[in-house]
Amino acid sequence: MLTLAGVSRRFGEREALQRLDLHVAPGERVALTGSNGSGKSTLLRLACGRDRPTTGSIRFDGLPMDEDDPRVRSRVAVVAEALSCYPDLTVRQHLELVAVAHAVPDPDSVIERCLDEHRLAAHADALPGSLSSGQTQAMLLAAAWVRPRDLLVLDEPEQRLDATARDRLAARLRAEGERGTAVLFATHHPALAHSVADRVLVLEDGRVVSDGPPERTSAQWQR
Ligand SMILES: Nc1ncnc2c1ncn2[C@@H]1O[C@H](COP(=O)(O)OP(=O)(O)OP(=O)(O)O)[C@@H](O)[C@H]1O
Repeated sequence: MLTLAGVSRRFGEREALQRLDLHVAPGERVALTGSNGSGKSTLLRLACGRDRPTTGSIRFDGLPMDEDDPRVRSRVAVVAEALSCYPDLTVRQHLELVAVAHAVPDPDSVIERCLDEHRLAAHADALPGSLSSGQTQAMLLAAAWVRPRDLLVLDEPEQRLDATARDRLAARLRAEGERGTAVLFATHHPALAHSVADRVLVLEDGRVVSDGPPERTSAQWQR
C-alpha cells in the first residue's frame, strides 16, 4: 500500500531522514517511535505526501505519493497536530464538511456513530474554542473515521487523551488494520504501540535502528 525506497530528507545541513526503506502492506499497523527529533514527523509528512523527499521515491498503491493528487487524497487520512480547526464551525459541522468532501454515503448515521464513539455527542454543537484539548483531539480523530481511507497516517494520536480514550483509540486502530487499512503512526506511548502495532520501527537520528514486532523491539524503544 505504501512504499518508501531510499528516502532521505535534508533541511539545510541537517539530514532528518537518511536513506530509509519502508513497506506498509494493506491491513498492517506500523508504529514509529524514537526520541524527540529522531525523524518521526518528518517521515509521516513524507508518507502522506505533505512533503517531498530530498532523494528516493514514495509510492501509494503504485501511484507517486502526492497529497494534491485526488486519487491519493481520497484514500489517505491524516491525523496530525498541524491540522487546524475552523473556529466558526461546530464539532458536527467539521464532521459534515469531511463527509461532504468525500461523498460519504449516509453521512448522518456515520457522524452520529463517530460522535458517540468519541464521547462527543454532548459537544456536537460546540465550537472548537470551547472544547478541552482532549475533546479537540477526539474531534480530529473522529474526522478521520468519518471519511474513506486505505492508508491512515497519525502523528502521536494519543496526545492529550485520557487513559479511557487512549484504550478506545487502540481498539479503533486494531479494527482499522482488520478492515484492511494500512496504519502508520508515531507515538511516545509504549503501551499503545505494544497493543496496536504489528511492527515497531525505532528511529534514531533519522535512521531505523530497529524494526520488528513490539516484543522484539521494546528493549530499544523503552530506553
Ligand atoms: N521544517 C524543518 N526545517 C528544519 N528542520 C526541520 C524541519 N522539520 C524537522 N526538522 C528537523 O528534523 C529533525 C527531525 O524532526 P522531527 O520533527 O521529524 O522529529 P520527531 O521524531 O517527530 O520529534 P518529536 O518526538 O519531538 O515530535 C529535527 O532535528 C528537526 O529539527
